[in-house]
Amino acid sequence: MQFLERLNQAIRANDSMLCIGLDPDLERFPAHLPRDPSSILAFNRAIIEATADLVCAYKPNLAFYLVHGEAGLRALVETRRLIPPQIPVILDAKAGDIASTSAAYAQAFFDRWGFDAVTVHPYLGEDGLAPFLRAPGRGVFVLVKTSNPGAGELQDVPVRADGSEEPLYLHVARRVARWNERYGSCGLVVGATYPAELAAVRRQHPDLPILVPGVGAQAGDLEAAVPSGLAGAAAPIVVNATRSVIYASQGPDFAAAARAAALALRDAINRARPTR
Ligand SMILES: O=c1ccn([C@@H]2O[C@H](COP(=O)(O)O)[C@@H](O)[C@H]2O)c(=O)[nH]1
Repeated sequence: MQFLERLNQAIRANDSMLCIGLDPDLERFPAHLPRDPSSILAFNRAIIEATADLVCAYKPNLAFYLVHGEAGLRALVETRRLIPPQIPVILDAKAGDIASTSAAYAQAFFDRWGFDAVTVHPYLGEDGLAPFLRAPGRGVFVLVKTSNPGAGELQDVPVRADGSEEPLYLHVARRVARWNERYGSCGLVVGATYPAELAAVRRQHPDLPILVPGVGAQAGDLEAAVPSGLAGAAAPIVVNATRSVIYASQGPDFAAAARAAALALRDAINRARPTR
């Protein structure tokens, strides 16, 4: 089954376009857990058990596991195994290299670790991403307009192509749509912090799923982002929130607090959807 089909099934099953990020930060862990990588799995397990009926995906960010070396990687792999099989897991790796190196990444992320989708950057072009793009049944979310304050430094630079001028992020999105015609596995990443740009991407590409990080801790405007990402869309958005959900409380009630935050966010996303 294609990744997009599985994502749509999870959205329907939980009536949710919410993705929870799993970025373990020991400094922000509940006070009763040891500040040690051995706590990561217990923390993630509690968050997953408290929220699995509220999400359409989870998104662990590779950096937060790599920082703990072998223990961190073990926690990442075991976390992936904990997640119910009907919920897609997107590994946020922002990968992309020459083809032979990308092939090794794709083998590790998809075949060895069993992630359903990955984030990549487009800088090396199609041949650098092909090992991810052609992996059967997997999804590939390509960075288009990122959520950070400096996103525009490169992504808004005007480029001339095919006789007209447009910002680089729209040009990248157009390229991704072309790759999708070939491979059928593509999605886009556009930050909730840029709702106008999200609307522009969506107008051009109604058929591509869009991963939308930046609500919560980064203060992206959910009420603006959701309609921007869904107006006229035939494919979903996946709204990611990490710190605002998983660190909603540092007390022993952290999992219940994460559930309450996730429920409120799922419902807020649903209220902002232009059509149901
Ligand atoms: O443009 C992007 C791409 C990826 N991210 C990642 O998403 C989460 C966001 O965490 P919050 O705590 O909800 O801010 C994190 O893993 C980022 O690396 C992004 O924020 N923006």
